[in-house]
Formats: sequence, C-alpha cells, structure tokens
Amino acid sequence: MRYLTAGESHGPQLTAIIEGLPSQLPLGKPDLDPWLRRRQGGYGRGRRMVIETDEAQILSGVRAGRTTGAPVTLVIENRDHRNWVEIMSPEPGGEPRKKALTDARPGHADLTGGIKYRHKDLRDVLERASARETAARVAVGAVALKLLGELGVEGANYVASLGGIETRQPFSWDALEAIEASDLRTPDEDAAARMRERIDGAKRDGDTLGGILEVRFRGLPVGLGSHVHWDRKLDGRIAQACLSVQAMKGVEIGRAFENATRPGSGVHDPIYYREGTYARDSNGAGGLEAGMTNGEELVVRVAMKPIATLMKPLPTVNVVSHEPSDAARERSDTTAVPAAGVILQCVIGWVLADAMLEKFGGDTLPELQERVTAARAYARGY
Ligand SMILES: Cc1cc2nc3c(=O)[nH]c(=O)nc-3n(C[C@H](O)[C@H](O)[C@H](O)COP(=O)(O)O)c2cc1C
Ligand SMILES: C=C(O[C@@H]1CC(C(=O)O)=C[C@@H](OP(=O)(O)O)[C@H]1O)C(=O)O
Repeated sequence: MRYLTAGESHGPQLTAIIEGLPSQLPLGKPDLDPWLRRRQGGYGRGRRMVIETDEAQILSGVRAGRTTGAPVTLVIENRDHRNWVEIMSPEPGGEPRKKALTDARPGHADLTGGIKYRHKDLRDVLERASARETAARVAVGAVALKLLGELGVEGANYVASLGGIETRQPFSWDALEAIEASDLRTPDEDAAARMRERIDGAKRDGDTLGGILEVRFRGLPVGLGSHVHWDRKLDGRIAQACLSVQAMKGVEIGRAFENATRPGSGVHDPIYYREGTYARDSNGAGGLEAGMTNGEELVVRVAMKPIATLMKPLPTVNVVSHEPSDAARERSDTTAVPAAGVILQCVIGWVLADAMLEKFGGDTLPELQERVTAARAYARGY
C-alpha cells in the first residue's frame, strides 16, 4: 500500500490518495471522522481548532460502504481558508505577498526551507511544514486502523508525560474509556490536573510544552516485518513513521532508554511453552525482536518537542534586512501533546496494516482474514 498527501495549512483543503487497499473493507465517514475529532482535541490547543471542524469526504474507491480495490481519495476542508483566500491565491500578483513572513522562527522549517527552496516569504515554507497536514495522515491512518480492526488488531494511545509531569498509572486496556474522556488523554486525573496547571502557566509566560506519547497495539500476528534486510525491519519502519510527524524527536520501542541502563537478565523476555503454545511473562522487547512482531503487545514511545512558536519570541534575524528581530508570532498551540498521540497511533497503524498486506497479500479482505487466521494457528502450534 502507499499514500500521498497534498495541501497547505491555509489552502482550500487537504487531499490524500491511498492505493493498494484490499476490496470488501467496510468503510465510511463514521470510521474516519471520530479520529479527526480526536486529533483536534486536547487541552492547550490554539484558536485554529475552534475554527476547524474536520470531517473527511470519501471521493473514490468506496461504493455502498465497501472498498472496491480502486484508489481511495480523501478530502478534508480547511474552514480557515476563507480568511486566507487572497494570501493563499495561486494567481500571480502583489496581493499574496501582503503578509510576507520574514522573521524566521527558530525550531521551524522557515530559515532552512527558505534557503533550500529560495523563498523570501517564509509562508511559502511554513504552509506545508505545518502540522495541519497531520489531519490528512490521520484520515489515512483511520483507514489502516479499520483494516487492522477487521484482522483482530486493536490500538491505543495515551499521554505518558507532558511538560515533565508523568502519568503514574501503568497503561491498562481497561483504562481506554478514561483516556478518551480526558482532555489530556491520560487516565491519571491527578496528573491531568497538574498538566492543566502547567499548560496554563506556560501560556501565561508566552511559552510552550512538549511531552512523551505511548502507543500500543495488541493482537498482532507473529512475523510482521523481517530480520533479513534493513529496510524491512519493522522497528526501523515504525521509527521512520513516528519521526516523520511534525515535532517528534525521539522514538523508543518498549522502555528502550531505561533498558539501556539494566543488565540483560532484567530486560530480555524468557520463553516458555505452556498449554500447547509459546508464552512470555514479560515484554521488555516491546513486541519486536529483530525487526519482527513477536506476538506480544507492541509498545512505542515517542518524544515530542515543545511547540516552536513562542508568544514570548526568541531572537532571530529578518531574512530580507538581515537585522536582528523577534521570531514571527502566529496564533499557535501552547501544547499539542494529546493530539500527537492520536496522530502517532494512526501513522503506526499505517505501517502495521502495510506490513500485514506484505506478509499475507490478498486482493480482498476475506482472503486476508483467512490467511491471518491460518498464520495465527500455525504460530500457536509451531
Ligand atoms: C498536532 C500538532 C500541532 C502543532 N501545532 C503547532 C503550532 O500551533 N505552532 C507551532 O509552532 N508548531 C506546531 N507544531 C509543530 C510544528 O509543526 C513543527 O515543530 C515544525 O513544523 C518543525 O518541524 P520539526 O519539529 O519536525 O522539526 C505542531 C505539531 C503537531 C504534531
Ligand atoms: C491547523 C492545525 O495545527 C496547526 C499547526 C501549526 C504548525 O505550525 O504546525 C500551527 C497552527 O496553525 P495556525 O497558524 O493556522 O493556527 C496550528 O493550529 C491542525 O492541527 O489542524
């Protein structure tokens, strides 16, 4: 499977095309829109999220609620575009340059993108660098999650820490409802209260916050990915997908950084054979060994940097005058850590769905389901 996204933050719409989906997958707006809504949520987001009410239109590849096997086109409107029509106009003319952005923001694509693509209006860079693009990736990921669901695979995401405040409760699948109900996507209400206070404080100070997200998947069959070649290793593919999300700067499988401080006896997971099948009592590996799923829960943790646009701006340089100046300030999020968990579940879901199709093939969902069922039975009895 593959997909492309197109669209600017303040252009008319975001577009995604997915190619390679099997036919007969039940698919409709109710599978996509809740994910788009989740991505928009979270305490600490800025005013843009009040303007947008994201929903996906399905423009091809689906008839009567099922995929046909043809490319699927998804479109998400940018409601804010109506306020940017002149500025975003593709027509030549002076008007679009009216609000040229020339004070490069540290931590953004502005300066490097300006040099690389030879733009002096840094809006030509920021419009595509913006994390608005993640709405398209969430719509695509929601399709992947739907496919995984049909194959018995379930995912979850939560905020493991925000601004240095940790969720203390260990993750549990029983806590999913509490995570969904929380504007900080944590089941730990005490931590959430302290996170809210910290976000309010950062906002007052013109500052921003980052955090750590944890994404889990259970029900994965043994052997997605492969140990035989670097670009087929699933851990590498997952890390690439995570780091490709705006502001994500670190990835670990399981508790990799903590494991690095321990002896091997306290990290690796002994293998047992019980009741006619293989079993482990621990999951230090986070569900992946040698680039392959091992049948245990997949655990991925990702570090998000603090938002780069500060209302108390950092020193920078004007790229036209070369004079010192303050970094450009645009309406901005104080933190987007809760939204990031949703995005990460979607992009990891894509990698997993793609790996499923790679291993099991199948032009249709029923073929895929039969093969996954057979592979599970084989692994149990191996
Ligand atoms: C959901 C989400 C929302 C974001 N919102 C903002 C924002 O409001 N302001 C901002 O400066 N950066 C925001 N970012 C981060 C920037 O897009 C990102 O830091 C920037 O494009 C530079 O890329 P890099 O951090 O991946 O190097 C957001 C990121 C995500 C994932
Ligand atoms: C629009 C979204 O996030 C945007 C991501 C973003 C950035 O620089 O990445 C900057 C802000 O955009 P604006 O300047 O229009 O307020 C965020 O709101 C979104 O998540 O849908």
